[in-house]
Amino acid sequence: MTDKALEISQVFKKRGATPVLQDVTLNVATGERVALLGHNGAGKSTLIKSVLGLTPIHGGSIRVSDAKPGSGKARRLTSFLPEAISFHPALTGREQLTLFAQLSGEKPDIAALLERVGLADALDRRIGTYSKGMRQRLGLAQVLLGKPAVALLDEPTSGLDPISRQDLYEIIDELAGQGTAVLIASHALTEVEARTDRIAIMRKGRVVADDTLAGLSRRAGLQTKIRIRASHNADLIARHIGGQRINGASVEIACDVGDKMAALRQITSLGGEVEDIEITPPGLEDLYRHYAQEIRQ
Ligand SMILES: Nc1ncnc2c1ncn2[C@@H]1O[C@H](COP(=O)(O)OP(=O)(O)OP(=O)(O)O)[C@@H](O)[C@H]1O
Repeated sequence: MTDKALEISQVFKKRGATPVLQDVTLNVATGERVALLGHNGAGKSTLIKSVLGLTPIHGGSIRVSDAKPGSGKARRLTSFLPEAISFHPALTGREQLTLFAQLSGEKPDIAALLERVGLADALDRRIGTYSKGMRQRLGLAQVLLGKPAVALLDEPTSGLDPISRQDLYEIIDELAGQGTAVLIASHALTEVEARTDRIAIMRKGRVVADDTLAGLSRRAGLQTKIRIRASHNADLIARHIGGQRINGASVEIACDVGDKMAALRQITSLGGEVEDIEITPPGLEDLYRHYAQEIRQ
C-alpha cells in the first residue's frame, strides 16, 4: 500500500497523431488538495477522463489506490464532479441521492448529507427548480456519498456566488480532512491559491510545475514588491532607496527574496520619514504567468 491515493506516472496519450498528454507525472496523497491549472486545451480534462478510465492512455500508468482506472475497485474509490453537472429535473434532491446511494451500495443518511451541503430546505423540491449553485451543491453531496479515496473536481466553483464558493471549499476541506485525495481543475487562481496544498500547472499536455506555493515562488525567483508610504517627502525616500514613485506619497521597489531583509533595514533606517510599508510577495497569478509561459514548445 501507499499513501499516494492517486498515482499518475509518465502518462502519454495522443488523439489521432497529436500528443495531448506527454510524460505526465502527478501524485496526490491521502488527504491532500492539489490544484490542476493550465490554459484552455492544456490537457486537464483529458487527464481527469484518463483517471476515470473514460479514455485510454497510450503510455505510462495511472493507479487509484493501486487499482487500474475503470476497474470496479477504482470506480468505487473515485468520485467526480463535472463542471456542468446535470441531474434528472423531475427528481427531488432526496430521490436523486437515494438513487446514487442504491447504485453505489451505500446507506448514508441522505437528509444529513443534504443538510451538510446546505440543501436541507430543498430536500423534497424537484431538481428542475434548483439554481446552478444548488445543483453544484447536490453534485458535491454525491461526491461525499461514497467516502471516496480520490475526488476529481472539474471547475467546482464556476458560476457560484462568493458565499457558495466559500461553502464549497469548506466541504472540500472536510473531504480532505477525512482522508480523500482531492484534485481540483480550475481557472480560479486566487481561490485555489488559498485553499490547496499543492499546485500543478499543465501546458500543452505536459506538467511544467508541481510544488507548494512557496516552492513555486522559490524556484521562479520572482521579486517581492515593497511599497513605502512617505510621511512628508516621497522624493527623499526615492533618492535613498531607489525604486519608482507611484503617486505623490509612495515609492515602490522590487527585490529578490534574498535581498528583502536588507531592503527593509534600509527602509527602517529612514525612521520617521516612513509612514507605512506594504510587502507583496509574488502571488499565484504571477507564478502561473511565469510557469505557463516559461517552457515554449
Ligand atoms: N474529444 C476530443 N477529440 C479530439 N481532440 C480533443 C477532444 N477532447 C479534447 N481534445 C484536444 O485535447 C487537448 C486537451 O484538451 P482538454 O479538454 O483536456 O484541455 P483542458 O485543459 O481541459 O482545457 P479547458 O480549460 O478549456 O477545459 C486539446 O488540444 C483539445 O483540442
